[in-house]
Amino acid sequence: MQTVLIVDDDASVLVSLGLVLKQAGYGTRTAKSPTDAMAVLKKERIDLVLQDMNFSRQTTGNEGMALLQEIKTTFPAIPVILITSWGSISLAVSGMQAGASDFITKPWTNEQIVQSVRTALKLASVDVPLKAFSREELDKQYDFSGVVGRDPKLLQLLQIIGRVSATDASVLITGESGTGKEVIADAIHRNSLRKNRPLVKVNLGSIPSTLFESELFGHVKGAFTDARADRKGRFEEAHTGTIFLDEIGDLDFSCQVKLLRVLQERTFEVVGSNKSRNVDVRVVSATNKNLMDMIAREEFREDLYYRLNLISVHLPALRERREDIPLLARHFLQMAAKTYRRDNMELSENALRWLQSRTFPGNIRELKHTIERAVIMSPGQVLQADDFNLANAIQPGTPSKDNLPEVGTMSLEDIEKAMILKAITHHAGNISKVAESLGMSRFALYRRLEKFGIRV
Ligand SMILES: Nc1ncnc2c1ncn2[C@@H]1O[C@H](COP(=O)(O)OP(=O)(O)OP(=O)(O)O)[C@@H](O)[C@H]1O
Repeated sequence: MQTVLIVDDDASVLVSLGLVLKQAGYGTRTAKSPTDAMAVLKKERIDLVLQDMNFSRQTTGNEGMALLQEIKTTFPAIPVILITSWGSISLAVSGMQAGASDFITKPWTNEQIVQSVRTALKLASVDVPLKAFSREELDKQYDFSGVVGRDPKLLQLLQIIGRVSATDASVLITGESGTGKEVIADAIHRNSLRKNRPLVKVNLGSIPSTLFESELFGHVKGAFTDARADRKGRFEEAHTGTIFLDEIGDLDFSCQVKLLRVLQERTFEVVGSNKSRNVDVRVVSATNKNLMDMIAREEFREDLYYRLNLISVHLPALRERREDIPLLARHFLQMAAKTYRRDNMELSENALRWLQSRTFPGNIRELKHTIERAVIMSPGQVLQADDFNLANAIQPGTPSKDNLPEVGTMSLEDIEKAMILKAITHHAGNISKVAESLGMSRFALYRRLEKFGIRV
């Protein structure tokens, strides 16, 4: 049985917390002061400390901080959960910086206490040094289908994900756009105990702040002019499952505090009703912004940051894992070939070299689109570096208002060839249709095919 040491100078708190934890299956010890707490820790095997921040009459939290620091120095492996009052969030933040595993604000609910203790103990049990596992070994233990790659950085990240998925710890996923943050969020849910429950994805960047509460917490009919019927919020939809908060760095300050409340108290109010609802969700969030910088500029709340990232993982940019480009490229080629009904497509050596030499600012998403475009536009079965050059040069969104490639990047002949290739793919090699769509005779088309060395 795991044992929790509860430290508080209020005897009634010791009794009530002791009861809650006993009912949840934990052994408990109690201490009324930091001195008593250290004495117990030195004598007995304690698996977790749950401590208040204020003792005697002091309300500064200094005594609590000193105790936390002493525990972390003497027993670094023992997780510590702090109990703070709602108003002293900055204290909780300092505590997290000093190594606390989590913080609970007063007044707490029993579920909150038990969930926090359970998560911290589980995390402590998986906090063993990472080994260099191969992809095959990881696949035997976890379900990482849909996550292509075997770069050591990715494997290490998958190992962490595998271990923490089964806990209810909040996970913050960072990384540039297109590096696969959503793919990792899916993997966390799929490997968690909540896998058969809902996974609700919310793109916070696309929700105007005026609609934030109604979108996340729902509303009752008549709550505001457009509320013609009751509507469930995203948190309610995610109840007992996982909520994925994408683009968390795009949330404005006023919404951040509303989000903090629900994450902290695990309750929310539906807009237009005054009843609180309890919610049991695992929170996974993602951003391509640097939240630490945003905190320094006072654009992101530090207390929310610590709520979101009991665990944080950073996805490497594709240019930092070039070894994975061939694997990913073949994976996307297969997908595109299936979608566009192009059997037995392959990538030539020079195409792979070309792809590996790119910087891909748009990361894996850009690689995927690059392959897709080449499949659409190239008539041959084996994709060559040239096919990518052409496909890339006339991609939509090339920085030019008229959607034409930048001047100097393509000659008129290049464009002519690319357009012919595109039309051939579009009409599945039907020469009459190709000629017609390009506004030329079949004869004129054949002459150009010969000139450009295109075989149909
Ligand atoms: N490891 C991977 N294996 C296979 N496909 C991947 C992998 N990582 C990403 N992808 C694919 O790349 C595309 C972009 O991935 P995803 O949407 O997860 O990125 P993101 O980091 O969440 O992007 P954004 O920051 O723009 O939201 C998706 O089509 C996804 O399926």
